[in-house]
Amino acid sequence: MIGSDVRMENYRVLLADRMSLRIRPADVVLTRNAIMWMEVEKSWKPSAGVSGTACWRTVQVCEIVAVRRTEDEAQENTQTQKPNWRSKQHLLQYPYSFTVSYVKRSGQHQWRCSDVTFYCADCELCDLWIQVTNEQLALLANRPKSLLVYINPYGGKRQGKYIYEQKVAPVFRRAGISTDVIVTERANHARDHLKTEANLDKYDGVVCVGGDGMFSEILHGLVSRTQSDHKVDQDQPDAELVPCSLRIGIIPAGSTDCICFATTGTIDPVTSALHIVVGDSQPMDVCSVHHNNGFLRYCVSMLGYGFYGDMLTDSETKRWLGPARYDLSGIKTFLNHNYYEGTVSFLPAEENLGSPRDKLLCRSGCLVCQHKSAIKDKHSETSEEREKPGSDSWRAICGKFIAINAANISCACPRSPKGLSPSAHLADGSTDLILVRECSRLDFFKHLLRHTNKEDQFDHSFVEVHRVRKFRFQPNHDSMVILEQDEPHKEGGPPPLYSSQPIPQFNADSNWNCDGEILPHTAIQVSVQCQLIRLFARGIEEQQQQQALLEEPCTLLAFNQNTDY
Ligand SMILES: CCCCCCCCCCCCC/C=C/[C@@H](O)[C@H](CO)NC(=O)CCCCCCCCCCCCCCC
Ligand SMILES: Nc1ncnc2c1ncn2[C@@H]1O[C@H](COP(=O)(O)OP(=O)(O)OP(=O)(O)O)[C@@H](O)[C@H]1O
Ligand SMILES: [Ca+2]
Repeated sequence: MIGSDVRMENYRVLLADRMSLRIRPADVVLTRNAIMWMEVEKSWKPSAGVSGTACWRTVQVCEIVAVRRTEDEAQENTQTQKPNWRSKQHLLQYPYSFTVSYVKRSGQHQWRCSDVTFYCADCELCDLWIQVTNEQLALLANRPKSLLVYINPYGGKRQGKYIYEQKVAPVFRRAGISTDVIVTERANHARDHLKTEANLDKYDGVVCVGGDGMFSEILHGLVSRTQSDHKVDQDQPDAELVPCSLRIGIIPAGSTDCICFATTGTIDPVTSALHIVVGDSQPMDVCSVHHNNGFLRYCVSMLGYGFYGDMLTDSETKRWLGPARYDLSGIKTFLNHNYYEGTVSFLPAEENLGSPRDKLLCRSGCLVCQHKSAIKDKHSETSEEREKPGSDSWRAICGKFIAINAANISCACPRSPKGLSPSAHLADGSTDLILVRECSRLDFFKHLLRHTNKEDQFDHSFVEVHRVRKFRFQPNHDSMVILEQDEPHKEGGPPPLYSSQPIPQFNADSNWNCDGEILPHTAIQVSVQCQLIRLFARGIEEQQQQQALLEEPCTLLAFNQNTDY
């Protein structure tokens, strides 16, 4: 029975009805890929009274969280829920039980951990089911067993610790995942620990509890550590970076949580925990940002100059306001209506990557990203030549801009459900460069409004968008005046990347907002590093994909009220 093609079937196992604790016989089948059992869906019609439809429920083995003995739980339930006499009799007759915890989709991309309990009369049979199901789970090699978790207690609404302890840790415990948890004590604690101290051999992944800023710390720690372990010099803009072997999980507890939203379709800690448990893997592009051939930062979501740079600079003085700081600073920045002069030059992406204006959304199993993954290693000398700045392939645009945004992913988030560039891809090796030229306040308002609705945000004469592999920005410095700068940056020393000093205020330059952090330079070179990292995620599931997996039951037989089951 337990051969290579595992199939346990035709056992009449009792199924507990969680609400009424009525117990009824049910067929349960375990195959190599799925566990299936028959359930009864009840309905009531005035003409026919209560009727029921028996149907098969199916859970893929890869979406089972855990399986365990449940006698104790069942006894507790019996005491608290006062079962009817028939249930009591059944429990005496079928005292052995096991519970399967599994992923249940509850709409809007949210996942929940649901339980189903099976009862039987035979202790050995019960143990056999647990053993075989566990053997099936053990074959799933991509599931993490040990995780390093960093919690930012001050991100978003300061709920990080509570969210982890109450909602996430119980799911990890149930799945038998061991964790080492570090609550950060200062900004960059997680980054520095990952970069130099952490013994990463012990872990199958790193989890951050916080917002995009906290994710950025983990990203910098892991990518820098990987490069230094492989002796790759990050300061070289053309260096071939080594992809990180550990996956990153994001438990959303920040203000924007755009990376979590754009990779799972929701910002829900339990959903994220379950994506980690089942061992999902989503490759992601990372932009490397340099200034004068010196490394500045990595970016995964948005690089924004002008509107989003000014908004962020202003919001940093209002951190105490929590997520609302962005709205207040957004309105203030909108009213200021500044524009900035400069030259943007860029290397367009290959045509087969589509265009930011097509309607091909990046969804779970995206073919564009998969194709990129397949051809990633075939980088030829001719393409290297083509990529050098100054070659014919590069284009330059000079002008006055209200905003220059590079959306590496859609940047969808609750504030903007489709994001800044709805068709951007997570792992195609390109970023969508959106140039918003000088325009009236009303026109800019119309453009911003389109971040929040279904209209084409690029369908304005003052907006243009390009899918690019690299770009550079050079501000027009002629009219630059520095209003305030505490300490000039010392030549030869490291740039003040994570400075706690006040950000210099220019009246002719904006700042770059890089995943929610302010860059210390305005002239930058950006290069997309294709699929440099992997997240515990699978991309946003299509509505149809979700529907198919919402355990759509298939009807087998119908019964009426009097049927004894
Ligand atoms: C007319 C309504 C316009 C609403 C426009 C909403 C646009 C929302 C676009 C969100 C794009 C998120 C991109 C991701 C950026 C993250 O890497 C970064 C780090 O977390 N977050 C931010 O920079 C934080 C970004 C937060 C942006 C909030 C901007 C709010 C703007 C409000 C402007 C109102 C004008 C109304 C005038 C009467
Ligand atoms: N213990 C700590 N004390 C102070 N700052 C911290 C600590 N741990 C992390 N940080 C910093 O807090 C900043 C913000 O954190 P986080 O991203 O979690 O929340 P957020 O800014 O509210 O959300 P979002 O980035 O989604 O807008 C990060 O840049 C991170 O470096
Ligand atoms: Ca991309």
